Amino acid sequence: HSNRVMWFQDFFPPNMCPINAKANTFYGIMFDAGSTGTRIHIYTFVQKSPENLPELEGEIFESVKPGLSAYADQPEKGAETVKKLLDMAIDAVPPHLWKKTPVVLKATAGLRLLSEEKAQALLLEVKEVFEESPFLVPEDSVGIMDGSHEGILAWITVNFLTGQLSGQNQQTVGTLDLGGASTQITFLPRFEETLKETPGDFLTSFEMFNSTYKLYTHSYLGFGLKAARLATLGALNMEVVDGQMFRSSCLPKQLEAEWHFGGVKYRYGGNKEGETGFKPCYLEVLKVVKGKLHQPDEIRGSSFYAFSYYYDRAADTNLIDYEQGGVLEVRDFERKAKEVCDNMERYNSASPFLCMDLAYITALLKEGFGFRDHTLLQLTKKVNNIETSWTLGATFHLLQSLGLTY
Ligand SMILES: O=c1ccn([C@@H]2O[C@H](COP(=O)(O)OP(=O)(O)O)[C@@H](O)[C@H]2O)c(=O)[nH]1
Ligand SMILES: [Ca+2]
Repeated sequence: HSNRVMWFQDFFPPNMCPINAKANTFYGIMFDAGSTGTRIHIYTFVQKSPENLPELEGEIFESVKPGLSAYADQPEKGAETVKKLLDMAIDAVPPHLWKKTPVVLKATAGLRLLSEEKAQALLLEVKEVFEESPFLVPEDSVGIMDGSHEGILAWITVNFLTGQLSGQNQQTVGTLDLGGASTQITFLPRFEETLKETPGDFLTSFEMFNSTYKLYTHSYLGFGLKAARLATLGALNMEVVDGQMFRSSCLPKQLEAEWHFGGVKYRYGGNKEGETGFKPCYLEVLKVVKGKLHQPDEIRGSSFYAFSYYYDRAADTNLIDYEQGGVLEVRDFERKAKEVCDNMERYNSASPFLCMDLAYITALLKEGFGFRDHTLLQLTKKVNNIETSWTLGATFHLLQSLGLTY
């Protein structure tokens, strides 16, 4: 597509040639249908010369809440939220490129937890919205993503954005994603020992940018932050009787409230008479993770990139700056959990779940994955102004499969 020689090219430096710039720009649209929200990522790429790999030039990002799974019984209404976001792409992508711009939606844990029938009804409505749009709709343009891909594609994104996938001296970093309903851990094992002691279904080979990576990755369904709240309350995967009350020592004593998740209404509250605070709370969240996750020895000493709810809760409690992110040790989450859980009255204005969330994050990192107190976590929302999300990795994969790049 870029072999055409234009007579005026000799008069302009390549990056200033206006027609050239246009001819070499292309777009990709990726929807993230998460359990707590739906997001659109519109990526712009520029291919400066046929020999070079295209460069990522920018991203337009928008999100809506709640996620598709909240529309389990109104699939048309769910698809409507996707249509609203897709209208942004109509404005962002120049009309002559609409037909060449692929649009894809991948759903994660929220839809994995719905019945097959309800999930398919939602995806069908979304597919119709896509078909009615002017964009390129590839085969399998809407679907539920495999959990192992979720981890790998986020790993690709972070390591691409931090420059670890190009050139020599690659020092890749592991990634931790904590969603609403599931959580992922992904890294490139460096020791033969790790490959030997890891269950086969935790290892996936993946080809990207002309390299093959054998990654350790796993998605734990039901271990996202919001699913963990239900598990801690003892309400996960339960037939909830109307009006049934779930209590926890991780909640403010006097609290009584309602909560909607995955289309179900839950009532929850604090231990009115009994104990509250970090100690009893930590025992509760420990039950949710203890012995349920694989603990690779290799990760104990290495540092990881962490995002999504790790980032949000760290920012909520001023462990990091909301815009800048920052570096933390695992024990910083524990220190903050103690502070919040033992002073719940003081943190009343924030979410009533703040203590439970911080205690769960601490337990997940230490007792779940087996990280050390001193393990470093790099908390990031954006790298070079691009969201750290699996969606960029998924877009590279999409463009590659369509033969649009690499
Ligand atoms: O582009 C995104 C997508 C998600 N999130 C975060 O991801 C978490 C929610 O996870 P999600 O709804 O994706 O749940 P999942 O389906 O992954 O379990 C929240 O902390 C969001 O702020 C984010 O920061 N940016
Ligand atoms: Ca997610």
